[in-house]
Amino acid sequence: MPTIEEIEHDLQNIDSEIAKIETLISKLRLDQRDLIQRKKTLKNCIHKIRSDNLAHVDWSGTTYAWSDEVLKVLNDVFHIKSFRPKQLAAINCTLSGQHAIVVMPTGAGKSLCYQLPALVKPGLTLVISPLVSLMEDQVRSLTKKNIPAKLMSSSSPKQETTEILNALKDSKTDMKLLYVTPERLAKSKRFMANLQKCHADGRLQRIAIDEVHCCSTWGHDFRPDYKFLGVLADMFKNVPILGLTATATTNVLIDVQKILNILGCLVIKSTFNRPNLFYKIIEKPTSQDECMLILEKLLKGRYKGQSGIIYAHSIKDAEDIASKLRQRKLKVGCYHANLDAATRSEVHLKWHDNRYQAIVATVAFGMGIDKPDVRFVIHHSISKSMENYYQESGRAGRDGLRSECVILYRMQDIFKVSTMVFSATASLKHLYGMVKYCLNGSLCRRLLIAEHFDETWGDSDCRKMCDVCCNPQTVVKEIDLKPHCATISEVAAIAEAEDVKLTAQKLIDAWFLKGPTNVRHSGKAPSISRAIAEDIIAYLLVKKYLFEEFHYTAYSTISYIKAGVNMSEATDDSFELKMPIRKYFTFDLDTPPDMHMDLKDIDETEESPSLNDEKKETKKRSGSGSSKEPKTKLAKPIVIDSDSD
Ligand SMILES: Nc1ncnc2c1ncn2[C@@H]1O[C@H](COP(=O)(O)OP(=O)(O)OP(=O)(O)O)[C@@H](O)[C@H]1O
Repeated sequence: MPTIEEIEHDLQNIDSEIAKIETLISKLRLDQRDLIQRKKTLKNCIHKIRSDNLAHVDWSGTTYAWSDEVLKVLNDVFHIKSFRPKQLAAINCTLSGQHAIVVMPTGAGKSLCYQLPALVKPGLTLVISPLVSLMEDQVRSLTKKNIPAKLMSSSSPKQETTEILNALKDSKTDMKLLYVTPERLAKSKRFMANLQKCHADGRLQRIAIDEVHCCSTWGHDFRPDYKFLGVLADMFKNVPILGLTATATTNVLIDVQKILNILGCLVIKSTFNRPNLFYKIIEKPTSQDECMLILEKLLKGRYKGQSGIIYAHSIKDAEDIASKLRQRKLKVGCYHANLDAATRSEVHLKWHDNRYQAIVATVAFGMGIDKPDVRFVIHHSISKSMENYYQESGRAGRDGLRSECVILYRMQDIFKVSTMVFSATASLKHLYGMVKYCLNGSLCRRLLIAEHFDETWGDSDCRKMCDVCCNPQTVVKEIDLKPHCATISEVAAIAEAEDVKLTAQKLIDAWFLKGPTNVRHSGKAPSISRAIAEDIIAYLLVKKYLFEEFHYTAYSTISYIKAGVNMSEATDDSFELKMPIRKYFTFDLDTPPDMHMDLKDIDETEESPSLNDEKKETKKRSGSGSSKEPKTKLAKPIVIDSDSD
């Protein structure tokens, strides 16, 4: 019989063996994770090489078998003289039978990329689009050009639906384009059966998927029914799929290709620079009245007689702002998701017809806005992400004339948005991208937008069309954050010990030795303005020296600020952190700027003034574009109907 000591010794040996095995297992797990990651990277590499190989082909040539017909249809049917950047490449690629995703900014002319090919080859083009109103507009405009196009949604009259379903099986039908919602595809077996028949007869020419980013949960408009579209590539072999979107982030584009089963397809992307948009940040006052005064001055002064959109954070904010602007005798409509469809259409129409100068809206006012002369988009509160901001502000200046995109920014608004979005994946990262853009006072705003879209634009691409480039600073003032980080982390530690939760405002109070005494620090109050202190807190959040912790109450969610992962470095002697001080550039609220911009120096030959052609684009990107300040001419005001409410 072994002694207890011997057994204990054995047990110790076994424990040490187990520990060794556990170390081995965790190492193997790490190796496994690395291998899985490598496998994923290599697979993506294959898709990228495929995509790059396709990208090396000169798709914008005019020597394809169909090239003459393409030009004829462009001139005779669409009455358009020349292509905009990347349109011809997209058309040639899809006519060659390749799957492709076309990424172009809003208003750049994506629709032509599938509407024109539809008329060049026999057969039907199926267009999947998320919005019925958008499809109605398109079908109306195609019908005006005598192009046989139909649309089918869940609210289409029964007889019309039957006629369309029959046309799918009819080899003699003249229908060239059929617009459907993704819901219709996902839910109607009869539709899918007839579409299969159309395909089996060799008459399904192409599938175009508009707003294709809706497939991806990473996109800003995810629609569950778009997931169903993954079956199309397999079900309709040899039918080219053409996805179209204005969302260019790499994650979304890869995700979309995966979902549609077209990984490695050609991605045709035109530049996202909108040269006619002027970007500006205005410091948002803390008082609501002062804020309304800014809006009033802008609408009665700078944007007098011009049409625009004011985006608000919530339905309540939109209603409030609209009502206060009306009290100030301004003609504005209010638009949000709680209004019934008829009211929404009416508001949209009144704005479209210039009976309202501006529409005060939540982000529900989104896709399908096709007003060309939107001269200003004001964000009363920041957007959820740069992506959202680009889309929302991009509704300005679709006609290519100078238009302004203004954000009223203050720190407090960060938490209005963060408490609303924090539960979604990567939402805070996206929000902080937006905050970074607002805090910036030294870099061209276009540089930050370009960074977001993985593009590189030079100074010449801005041409003084942002507040920073209009007021170039030779020396950018910086503030040393080392002492401030020490104080802020002391306050955070005291609060932790006292079990007190700090909102950003409370944290600033304690830092300035105001508010409750039990969370104040032992040093002096900082000798900086409260506005700079707010910028510092926002900056530290973006840089992960602070983080937000969210707590639910019965009525709302509250964001509390705590020391973040990077704050521990702040006590190191070698620690250095400097923040460029934001300069608030003056902005004339009362006087109209020259809202029309002559783009001659970018584009001398283009029929439409809004975008230049592919050759011009290459010239501009290679650095030979002009960097002169844009020439301007006087704006033509809209006439706001004084009788409408
Ligand atoms: N090559 C061109 N020359 C002149 N006008 C064009 C050209 N291509 C398209 N257009 C016009 O540009 C306008 C915008 O086109 P379209 O609606 O297709 O844009 P989009 O990229 O789909 O925008 P959104 O993302 O907002 O839907 C339309 O009026 C269209 O007729």
